[in-house]
Amino acid sequence: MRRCRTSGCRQGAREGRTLMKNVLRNRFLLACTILAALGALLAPPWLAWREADRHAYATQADLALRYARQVGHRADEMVRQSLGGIRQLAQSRDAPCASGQLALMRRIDLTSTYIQTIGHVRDGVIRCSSQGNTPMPLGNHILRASDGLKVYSHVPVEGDTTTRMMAIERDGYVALLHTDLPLDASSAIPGMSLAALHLERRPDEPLSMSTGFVDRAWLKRLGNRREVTFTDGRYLVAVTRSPLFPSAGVAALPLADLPAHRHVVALRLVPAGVVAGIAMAAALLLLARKQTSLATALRKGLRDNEFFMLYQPVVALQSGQCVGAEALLRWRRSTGELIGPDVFIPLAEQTGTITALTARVLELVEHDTRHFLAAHPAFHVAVNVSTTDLESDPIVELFDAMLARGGIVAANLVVEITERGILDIEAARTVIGALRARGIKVAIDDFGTGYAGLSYLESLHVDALKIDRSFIEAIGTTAPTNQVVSHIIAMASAMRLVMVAEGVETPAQADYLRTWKVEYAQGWLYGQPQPFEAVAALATSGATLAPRFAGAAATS
Ligand SMILES: Nc1nc2c(ncn2[C@@H]2O[C@@H]3COP(=O)(O)O[C@H]4[C@@H](O)[C@H](n5cnc6c(=O)[nH]c(N)nc65)O[C@@H]4COP(=O)(O)O[C@H]3[C@H]2O)c(=O)[nH]1
Repeated sequence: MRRCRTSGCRQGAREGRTLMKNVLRNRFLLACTILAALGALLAPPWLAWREADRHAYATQADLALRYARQVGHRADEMVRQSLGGIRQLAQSRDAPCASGQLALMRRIDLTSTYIQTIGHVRDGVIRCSSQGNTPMPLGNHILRASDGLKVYSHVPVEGDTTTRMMAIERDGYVALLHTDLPLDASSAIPGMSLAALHLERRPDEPLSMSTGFVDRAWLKRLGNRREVTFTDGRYLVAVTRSPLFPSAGVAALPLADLPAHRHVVALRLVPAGVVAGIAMAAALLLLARKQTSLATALRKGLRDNEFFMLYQPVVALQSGQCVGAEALLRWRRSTGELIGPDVFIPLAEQTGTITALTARVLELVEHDTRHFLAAHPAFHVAVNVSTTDLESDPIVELFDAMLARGGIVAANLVVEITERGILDIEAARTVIGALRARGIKVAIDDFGTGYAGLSYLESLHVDALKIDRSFIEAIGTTAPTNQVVSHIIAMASAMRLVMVAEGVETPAQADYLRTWKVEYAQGWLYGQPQPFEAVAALATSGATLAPRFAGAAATS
C-alpha cells in the first residue's frame, strides 16, 4: 500500500475515510429509523390486542367469582336456616311430633326460603314433619361431623322418583332441602358448572351440590386464600371460601367463550391502537425527516458559508479589563432563521459533520481575529471543540495548519472541552497533550455539570476550569447548589488551575468571585456574544490588558 507523503494526499485520504464513515452512519441511522417506525406502528395495536385479552380474562374471571360467591352464599344461607330451624325445635318445650311442635314445624317451613320440609327423625326415619306424619326414610348419610351433624344427599321424595333431596340432621330433627336451589343461577350461561362443596371431605366422596363438570381437585388451589381464580383445561374456575362453614362455592366458565369476549373488546381497542400506531410512526418519520433535512441543510450551510462567529468578552476580575473572548458559533440559514449551537452541534456530532464544522470555526476565528491578535499578543480567544473532535487526530492537524499560516500564535488560543460525553479518555488525553505541547491552553468547560471527579480532572492535565453558569446563578441564593461554587474554587486552587466563571450577571456574583480570587469571568454583566470588532474595541478601550490567563500556563 502506498503511503501519503503530501498534506494534500493525507487530506484526501481523511476526507475519503470521513465520507465512508458518514455513508455507513447514515445507513445505520436509516435502518434504526425504519425499525423504530415499524415498532411505533405495531406496538399500539399489539398492546391493544393484549389489553383486550387481559380485559376479557378479567371480565370472565370476575363473572365466575360472582357466581361462586352467589352459590357459596346460598349454600351458607341454606345451612344457616336449617340449623336455625332445628335449634328452635330442639329448644321447644313440646314433645317431638306433639301438635305444638307440628305447628312450629309448619311455621318454620313457611317462613324459610330454603327449607322444603322440617321434621323429627329417629333411627334414620322422619317420623313427623311440616308436611304431615308419613314416615320417610333418609337413606345413608354422606357426612357425619364431630358435633353429631349428619348430611344426607339422596333423600327420596314420596311420589316423585326423579327428585332427590338433601337433608341436614342434628339433635333428632332434620331439614330437607332442594339441592338445586343454591345452583339455580346456572341457567344464565350455557356450559357453566356450579358447586357448593364441603372443604373437609375426602376427594373420592360424591359432591355435595353440583351441576356440570366439577373437579374436587380445584379446591386445593384455594389454599389459605379467601377466593381464587385460575384456568384448568377447558375451564376458567373461581373458588370462594365460606366465611361461616368449612365449605366453598365453585363456578367454572367454559374457556371456549373467552375468544368471543376478547373479540368484542378488541373491536373497540385495536382500531384505536392502529390509529395511534400510524400517528406515532408518522410522527417518528416526520421527526427523522426533519432531522435528515436539517442535517442536509447543515452540510449545505457549511458549503454556502451560513455560519459566523460571535465573541463574548472575558474579563480579568481584579482589574475589570477585557483580556480575552470566547468564540461562539451561530448559523443563519438562507431562510433568515437563526439556529443556536445547542441544536446544530449535537446534530453535527450525530451526522459526522462536526470535524468540518470545527474546521470552519477555526477558519472564521482566524479570519475575525488574526490582525487584532498580531497587535495584541496577550489577548486570548477561547474556541469550543466537541468531545467527538477530541477522539480523533484531525483536530490537532487543524490547529497546526492554522498556526502554520501565521498571524495567530498558540499563546492566543484556549481550547474549551466539555467534561461530559468523553468516551475514549485515552484518545482525549493524547489530543489534549498534543495541543498543550504546542502551547495551546486547554480549559474544562461547564465544570460541575458532568460526573468528573477530582482524579478524572487531574488525569486530563488541563490548564483552566470554567465554572458552569448554574453554580454562579446559585451564589447568594438559597438554592441547594449555593455552596458548590466554593468547593469548586477550593479544588481548582489546590490543583493550581486558572478559573473562569461563566454566566456572571450581577455585581454581587462578581464581588463574591473576586473575594474568592477567581481570576476571570464572562457573562451578560460584561457583555453578550457580539461581533469581534465590538469586543476588540472594548479590549482596547482599557488602560492595560491583563496577561494573567496567558501567563497561567506556567503554573500547570
Ligand atoms: N443566561 C446566560 N447565558 C450566558 C451568559 N453568558 C454567556 N451565556 C451563554 O452561555 C453559553 C456559554 O457557552 P458554553 O458554555 O461554551 O456552551 C456553548 C458550547 O458548549 C456550544 N458551542 C458554542 N459554539 C460552539 C462551537 O463553535 N463549537 C462547539 N463544538 N460548540 C460550541 O454551545 C453552547 C451554547 O452556546 P451559546 O448558545 O452561544 O451560549 C453561550 C452564551 O451565549 C449569561 O450571563 N447568562
